[in-house]
Amino acid sequence: MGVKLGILGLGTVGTGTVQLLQDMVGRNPLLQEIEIYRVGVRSLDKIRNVELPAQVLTTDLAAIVNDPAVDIVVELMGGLEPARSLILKALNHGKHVVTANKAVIARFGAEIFTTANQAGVYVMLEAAVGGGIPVIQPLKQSLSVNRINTVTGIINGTTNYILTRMQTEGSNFSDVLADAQRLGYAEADPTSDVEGLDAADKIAILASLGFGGRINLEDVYCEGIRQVSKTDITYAEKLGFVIKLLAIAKKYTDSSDLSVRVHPTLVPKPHPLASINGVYNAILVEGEPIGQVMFFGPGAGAGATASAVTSDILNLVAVLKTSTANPNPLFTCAHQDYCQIAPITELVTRFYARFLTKDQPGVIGKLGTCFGNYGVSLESVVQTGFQGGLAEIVVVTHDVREGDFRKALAEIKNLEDIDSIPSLLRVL
Ligand SMILES: NC(=O)c1ccc[n+]([C@@H]2O[C@H](COP(=O)([O-])OP(=O)(O)OC[C@H]3O[C@@H](n4cnc5c(N)ncnc54)[C@H](OP(=O)(O)O)[C@@H]3O)[C@@H](O)[C@H]2O)c1
Ligand SMILES: N[C@@H](CCO)C(=O)O
Ligand code: NA
Repeated sequence: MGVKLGILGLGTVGTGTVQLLQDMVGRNPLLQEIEIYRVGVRSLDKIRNVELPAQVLTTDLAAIVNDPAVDIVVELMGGLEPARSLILKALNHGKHVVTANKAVIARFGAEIFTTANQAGVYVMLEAAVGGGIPVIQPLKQSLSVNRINTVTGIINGTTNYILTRMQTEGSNFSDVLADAQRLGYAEADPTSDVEGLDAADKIAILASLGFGGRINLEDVYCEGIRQVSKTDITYAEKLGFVIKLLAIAKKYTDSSDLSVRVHPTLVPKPHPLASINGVYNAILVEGEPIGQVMFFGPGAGAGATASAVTSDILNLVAVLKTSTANPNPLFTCAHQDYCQIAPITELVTRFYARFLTKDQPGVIGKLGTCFGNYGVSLESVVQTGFQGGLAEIVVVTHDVREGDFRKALAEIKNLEDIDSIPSLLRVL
């Protein structure tokens, strides 16, 4: 008897997954055990890029997760509801679940994994982070004997694609976003990509796996890329950096607290993450004793994501074929305690800031004095441009506590000579 799949969603990822499953030659022979039994969609009238028997497609998704014949539910619909309820129903009916839905896992992971553990089934989510890049299973298995110190990632394909084209072609933000949507990289609502929320969901998942505890999504500091301008990209370039949306989870050396954050960051050009361009993602994991290991590959798109989804399905087929009495602890997620996440004001980092000031003598000195009052030391100060009669001054600081830097900025904002501070970015 074959293993019966109930797939929820036949959009970019669902279509890619069905295409992969319908084209088995040269792939793992275990795939031949799989039957696409039901596929749930919103509309039966839409033209699809795959052919499926008429009785397979349905708009009754609840019937799929309740159907005793379905062995594995593959949730590829996205969004919070009804995805969350359908996943929970599937688990409660004793079905394994594969999902690409980082939004649901980052918010309802505790509820979902507890339900799965109680039901004695697995929830697999390789596609949820880094698209096609194997990173979930390596963190759960191959690297799990390490003490992880830091996970630093470019984990949103859409924003990396946008920033890369803004940098290399000087393209306009909204044109490039439209291309990312057309290519199937962006979320149904691309705000979650652009505002950094998708990356925040993903780093919460990676931090949970890397540091062995639950993560409260509200504790993850998050800034998106809307504030990144062509001007900043040009200044960063001159100073030897590229701007990337980084997601970082790092253990403080002197406490058990974590820093978990997403923000545009100036990355030094020689750093391995600086050369990750377009829709590619990379996740740099640092641990003891392994040192540094980096995972690189396509972070979004139909085929790449289908590869991750189908590898999860294949793992479950193997489980179903070898039925064990006790669950495999390397497949489950049983964290009970929450990780303690430090507030962003405690972060120690370098900053890039761009000021528009009156073009008067002594402005740079006044800036330096304010920074000095709060122990902020400057690595470089550049004054090259003018904008609308205002002088443009760019500073890069040495490492500073974010709280102290913000106090200095509050004082600087009150200086008569300062018109505005259009950009404030962290430097890796
Ligand atoms: N796109 C990527 O590159 C990528 C990569 C990694 C992970 N993901 C994740 O994969 C999931 C799917 O993404 P996608 O890009 O494939 O989305 P998509 O193209 O928007 O497809 C969503 C599919 O789900 C169906 N659907 C949505 N809500 C439904 C509802 N309430 N009832 C019935 N059917 C419903 C839609 O049906 P209709 O076709 O009838 O409208 C559609 O087939 C998301 O969680 C996303 O975050 C995407
Ligand atoms: N919208 C997501 C899809 C992959 O998770 C991205 O651009 O990375
Ligand atoms: Na992945």
